[in-house]
Amino acid sequence: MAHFQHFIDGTFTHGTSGRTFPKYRPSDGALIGHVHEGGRAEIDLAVQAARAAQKGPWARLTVDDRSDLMRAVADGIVRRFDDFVAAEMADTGQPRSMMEHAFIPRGAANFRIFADVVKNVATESFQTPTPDGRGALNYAIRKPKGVIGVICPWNAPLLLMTWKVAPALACGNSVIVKPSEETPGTATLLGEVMNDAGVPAGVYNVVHGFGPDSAGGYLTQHPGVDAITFTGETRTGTAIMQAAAHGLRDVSFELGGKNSAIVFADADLDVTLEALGRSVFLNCGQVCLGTERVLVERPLFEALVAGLKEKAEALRPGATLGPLISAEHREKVLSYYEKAVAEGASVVTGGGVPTMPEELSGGHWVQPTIWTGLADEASVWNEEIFGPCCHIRPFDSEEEAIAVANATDYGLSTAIFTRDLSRAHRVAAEVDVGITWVNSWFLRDLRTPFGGTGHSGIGREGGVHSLEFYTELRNICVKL
Ligand SMILES: NC(=O)c1ccc[n+]([C@@H]2O[C@H](COP(=O)([O-])OP(=O)(O)OC[C@H]3O[C@@H](n4cnc5c(N)ncnc54)[C@H](O)[C@@H]3O)[C@@H](O)[C@H]2O)c1
Ligand SMILES: N/C(=C\C=C\C=O)C(=O)O
Repeated sequence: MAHFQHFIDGTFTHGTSGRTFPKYRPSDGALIGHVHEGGRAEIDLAVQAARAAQKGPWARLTVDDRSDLMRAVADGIVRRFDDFVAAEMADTGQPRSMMEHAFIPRGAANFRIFADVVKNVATESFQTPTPDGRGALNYAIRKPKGVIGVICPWNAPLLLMTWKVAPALACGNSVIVKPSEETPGTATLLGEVMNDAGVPAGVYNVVHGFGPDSAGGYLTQHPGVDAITFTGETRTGTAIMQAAAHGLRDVSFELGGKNSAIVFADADLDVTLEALGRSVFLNCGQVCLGTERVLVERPLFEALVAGLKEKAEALRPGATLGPLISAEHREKVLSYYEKAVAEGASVVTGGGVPTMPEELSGGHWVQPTIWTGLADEASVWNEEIFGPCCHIRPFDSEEEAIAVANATDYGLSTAIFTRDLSRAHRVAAEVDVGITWVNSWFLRDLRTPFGGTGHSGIGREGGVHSLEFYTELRNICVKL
């Protein structure tokens, strides 16, 4: 039975709350561990350690030193690759292949990219004319913000947490991570890697717990926290933004999405189906960038429905399709499966719970599901479900497709499939999202701006954009 401890000031600790909460394995519902719940006392201790680190050896390191340390952390993740795979599989129940080829390698990649970025991004300077003719020199420098609160979701725990921690540390900040209560494993394990890599105590801290009246809530309200970066549900973002307003602390938000794919009749069907097979069903549909709305130009509609049905029915729950994260989340997804039928959907495939072998019958399994025939007002077409499902809707013009794709408060990502690249560029510029893929999906260059518009987020992460959030840019003017 695992015991997930906090990691504060370089040491593992049960904390003082005396409370723990259970960790169940999503694939079979088995109790696999207890997680120590942190409260105000643990957050106070972590903030104390993080602030002290800002005045200790960490603050005296050069950018090159920090860059080298980020690489050492990346190497540490690779060295313990199997431990991270095992920890994340236990937490999420997702197939080993996805962990090994996608989610865990990104943990190391996230540290490596910011080891490079932090050394290679210049700041600006200006030669300023002055009335006396001798001029002045203006130049900018970057300084770390200080202590960053990092609050993460359960769907890609290591990837999403290190996507924030790596730039934060590369820029010289200290962090206090509050992992999701559903997935304590890899954030805790990273503490061991930080110690082994030589990251000074107090720079990386982990406090487990929940949101309101628990570690998460206290972290967002603590006056010793200089900024908060959060990935999670839009409504949680609203609550965190209100907490951050006290003390006027900066926020970076990666929130929910209701992403469309737009498939034109001239699209390469094989390319499209390969991408949609992942964007709808990867991680059991628990990917913020995933597709739950498929718009298809009418001549291709029947072929695409048939092709995606084949992709869905080729998935094997327990082998190539993992479970949902929790019983509660499965109830939410199944409620939408019922709503879809109540609102008049035709169920192309799925719509319920798969029959699982006895040993997995306690897991949070649902069938990959495809609907057609719903009106645009249907809840399934407008609300984020975060499961392995999509509704497919025909369209007859480019203008209609753009209007329907934009008819949502979210604005995270879209995927456009067409052989006509002039049209691809034109439509991409019109769909109001932060991230657009053309004839692809989830193809990532970590230097690019990542983030959503509207209810999908505030700010951008990736490359120099992360530096904008994790540093304070200061201008210095020198009279010559
Ligand atoms: N835009 C992105 O890049 C992105 C990436 C992954 C997931 N997501 C979104 O995340 C959601 C799924 O993740 P989730 O269910 O863990 O989200 P969630 O909002 O329920 O929880 C996220 C984290 O916030 C904490 N939390 C909850 N309430 C809080 C509060 N009031 N104060 C402080 N902390 C609080 C939780 O304990 C958890 O650690 C989906 O909506 C998905 O779209 C977005
Ligand atoms: N933030 C990223 C992925 C988000 C996945 C959402 O579930 C990334 O690829 O950097």
